[in-house]
Amino acid sequence: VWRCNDAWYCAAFALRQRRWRRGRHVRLPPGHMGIPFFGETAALSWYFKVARRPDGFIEARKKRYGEGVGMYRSHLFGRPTIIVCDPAANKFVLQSHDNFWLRWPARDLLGLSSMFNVEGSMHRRIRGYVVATFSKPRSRRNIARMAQPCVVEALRSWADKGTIIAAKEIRKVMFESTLEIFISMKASPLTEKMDKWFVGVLGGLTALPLDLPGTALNHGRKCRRRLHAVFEKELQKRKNNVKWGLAAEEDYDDDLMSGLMEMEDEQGEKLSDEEVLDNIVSLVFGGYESISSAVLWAAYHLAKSPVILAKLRNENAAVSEGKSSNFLTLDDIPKMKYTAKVVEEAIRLANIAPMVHRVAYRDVEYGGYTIPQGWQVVVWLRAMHIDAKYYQDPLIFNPDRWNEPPMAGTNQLFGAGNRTCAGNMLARLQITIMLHHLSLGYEWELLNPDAGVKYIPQPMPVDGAPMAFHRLSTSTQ
Ligand code: HEM
Repeated sequence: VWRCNDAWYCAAFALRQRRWRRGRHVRLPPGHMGIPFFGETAALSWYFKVARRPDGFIEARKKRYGEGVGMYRSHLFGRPTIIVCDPAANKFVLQSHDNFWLRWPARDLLGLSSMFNVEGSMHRRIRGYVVATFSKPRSRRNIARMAQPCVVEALRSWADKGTIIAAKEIRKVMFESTLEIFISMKASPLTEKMDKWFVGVLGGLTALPLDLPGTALNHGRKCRRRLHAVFEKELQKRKNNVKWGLAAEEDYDDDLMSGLMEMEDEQGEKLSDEEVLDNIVSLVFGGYESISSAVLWAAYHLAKSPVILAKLRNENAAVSEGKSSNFLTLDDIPKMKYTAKVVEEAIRLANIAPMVHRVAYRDVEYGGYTIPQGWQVVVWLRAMHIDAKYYQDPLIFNPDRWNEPPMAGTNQLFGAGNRTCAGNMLARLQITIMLHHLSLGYEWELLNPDAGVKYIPQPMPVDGAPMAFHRLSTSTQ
């Protein structure tokens, strides 16, 4: 069955090409299609979940078929797939916007008019609104102002507890501060439910395409509808307030939902309600998991690297010197050069965005192989960021490596091309804020520094990184 399945795909490809290309020699990249329907998904899961060596999946292919141009055929998540895992090939796919489109397996989970789901001029239009909203100095100032009270309060409560499960606490505070920034929503039992619903959506996105009662996809769709209802209620409340000239219950003027609702393009056009909602849901979704993971890994590596932590503390203390409050302002950020390197290094070493997906819109040739139309393309970003060819001693946490820019094309932490992370500025800002308050006011110690790492849905220590957490004796927090 295993051999026949691969042969079947190769024969179907060859027949189709012969008809269209009149004898021109074209071929699929090396690799194997695995067993029918399930393909090699089980092998991939095994490397991620059991062996806990995610790049082992790629290494096995390199060993078996050679490095070549860094492309392999496979069958993953229910679809024929080309895996791309070389800086140049990755860049080729991510920058060939006309050839490769983004297709999430269950598009409705993120919202059909979400930036993640639209292409071409529609994508440019919506991305324009989102990026403009994020980059307005007023928005950035407000993000810094709105995120900090939440963070400061959470850190105090951790110190009161004395011991924390870092993954759980960091995720909670990053979710709360993200909701605060996006829709001025304060922590409540509802926000706890929303966190669970986002987890359900994530489960649906990575599940097999089976929508039956009890499946992850079915559950994900239910969670998506519940989230949509919460955000829709909030949006309607704001619209009614404007319509009837009512004073708002909360001061939400400066949050990102208002920014998106008000933003106009050059023709004076605004986003529709559905576009605002789909994008808010997917931005919160895209944002908080990744930021939580980056903060967790920064705290983890800093706990193991006292010299780096001391340098970070010195810089952050210098920034706060002479100020009446420890709150960061936007003007402080450019001065925090070492902190910026710590942020970058934490994101690199944790490999927060391990891979991204595309679909070939037409047959595309690269390096003597054809990526067939309609096939899924998995761009494997993670291996490059921990490859000794591009990053010296790649598994060492060393913020100083960012004193020099990495080799051209080998930094794809936030992707490449027209879909480069739209929230990278927001991510860096939120992580910087967290590190500022952590390093200035607290000390922490890993209680199980040798715990293994799990990689799904985000890389994190298996035990969630329990830590002893205390206020510094010099703290003014
Ligand atoms: C450390 C944190 C983060 C990392 C490593 C990261 C990484 C990435 C990567 C690799 C992509 C490219 C996806 C692709 O090419 O298909 C991406 C896209 C995106 N990210 Fe992030 N991201 C982070 C945080 C955030 C945050 C905080 C937000 C927003 C709140 C965000 C919003 C987005 C959006 C909207 C896109 C899609 C852009 C488009 O399609 O035009 N990300 N991110």
